Amino acid sequence: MDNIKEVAGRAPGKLILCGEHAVVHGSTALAASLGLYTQVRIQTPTAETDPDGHLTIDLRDLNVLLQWPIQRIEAAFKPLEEFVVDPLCVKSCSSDIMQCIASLVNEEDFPEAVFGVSTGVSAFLFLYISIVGFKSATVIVSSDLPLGSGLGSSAAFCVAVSGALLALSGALDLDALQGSWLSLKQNNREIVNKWAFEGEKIIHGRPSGIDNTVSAYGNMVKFKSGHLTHIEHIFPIRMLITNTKVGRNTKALVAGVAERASRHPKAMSAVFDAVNAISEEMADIIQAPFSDDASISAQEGKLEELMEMNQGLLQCMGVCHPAIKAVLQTTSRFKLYSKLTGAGGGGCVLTLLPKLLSSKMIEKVKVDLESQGFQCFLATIGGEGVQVSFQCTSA
Ligand SMILES: Nc1ncnc2c1ncn2[C@@H]1O[C@H](COP(=O)(O)OP(=O)(O)OP(=O)(O)O)[C@@H](O)[C@H]1O
Ligand SMILES: C[C@@](O)(CCO)CC(=O)[O-]
Ligand SMILES: [Mg+2]
Repeated sequence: MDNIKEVAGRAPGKLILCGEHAVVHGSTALAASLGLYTQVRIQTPTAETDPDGHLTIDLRDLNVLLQWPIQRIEAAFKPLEEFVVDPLCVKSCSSDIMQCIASLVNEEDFPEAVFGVSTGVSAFLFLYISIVGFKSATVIVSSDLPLGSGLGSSAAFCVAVSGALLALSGALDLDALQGSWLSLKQNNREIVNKWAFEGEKIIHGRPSGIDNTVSAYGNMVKFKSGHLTHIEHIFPIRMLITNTKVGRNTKALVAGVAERASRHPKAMSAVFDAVNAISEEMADIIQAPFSDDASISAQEGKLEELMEMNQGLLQCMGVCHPAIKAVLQTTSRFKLYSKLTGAGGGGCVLTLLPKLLSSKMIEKVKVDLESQGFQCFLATIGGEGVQVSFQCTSA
């Protein structure tokens, strides 16, 4: 019989092409996975390597290393009369469970610069204890994504953690091939996605579910009120991503939009309806057949206009930032169209790069943006969703 020595999960970040924030209020949004991944490796110790039993989490991107004796975790959960560990029974983090988790997280002294990390650690502990229980492990997390920048780092984290934990628990139906990345069957993606959503709730407060869904399933999705439609993405889309490097927090921005909606319910509902129409039209354009460069240019022209309209409505929601405006102004000087992506308030901006735009011109735009202190990159759109891998030892 083989013993699992190391399990890994990886999940991509995402771009929201249209509909962020409005999607939380029931509008359609459109998102695509990004070729940038968060990886989670889980190593299970033996009685010799960790005789007393510990849970260690090493968050490489944040330079944060945390460790709890398993007995301490069990003691923290003792006040709960009934805590069920069951990978197949997805549950929400109740306020009682959150209190137990907070007693563990509050013991840690996070550096001020990584304050937002406590919600990520809480989400991790909730998923870990719910899926595998009070067992020892060392968990190493690293990501290609900039954290807290609108590219879905929280969702990629929750999806990769859920995928790796479910694989470790034996709950996934896998044809295990050691060492290689395995794609998941549809029913397995579904359970990974459900757990990841529960983690996202801890980080985002009130997530729509679009970020974890596109990270779990990959490719391009249309999303409305919790329902996913896969988009046949044949239309060639190139996006320049510009990171303003202005830090922000999705939970606070989502809460801010909800407050504005409760102050101005009629006006904001009209804004959300307009976003819905823009997302639906964008999805139709992306799926429409095209024949030659002229028809591609015509479709790109429509996408640009819709991006501009969506950006205007995001401004109405109050999630813009002077750094985002600086990127918009710069790219419009090159006759290019941009919009913020993700929660806004800083973070990343997308710029559509028309098919016929020369690489020389793209370089010029990048140089201009980078001279203002922004960071630009091109990334592939619409790749694989969550994957897992195993390393085993023979007992
Ligand atoms: N690699 C990681 N290591 C540790 N924590 C992470 C990691 N990735 C994400 N997180 C958690 O997610 C939080 C950032 O999530 P947040 O939702 O604010 O931004 P985002 O997901 O990058 O952007 P958006 O939600 O707009 O797409 C971090 O503060 C941390 O708690
Ligand atoms: C701002 C938001 O719409 C997208 C963040 O990537 C929040 C969500 O949908 O959960
Ligand atoms: Mg997020």
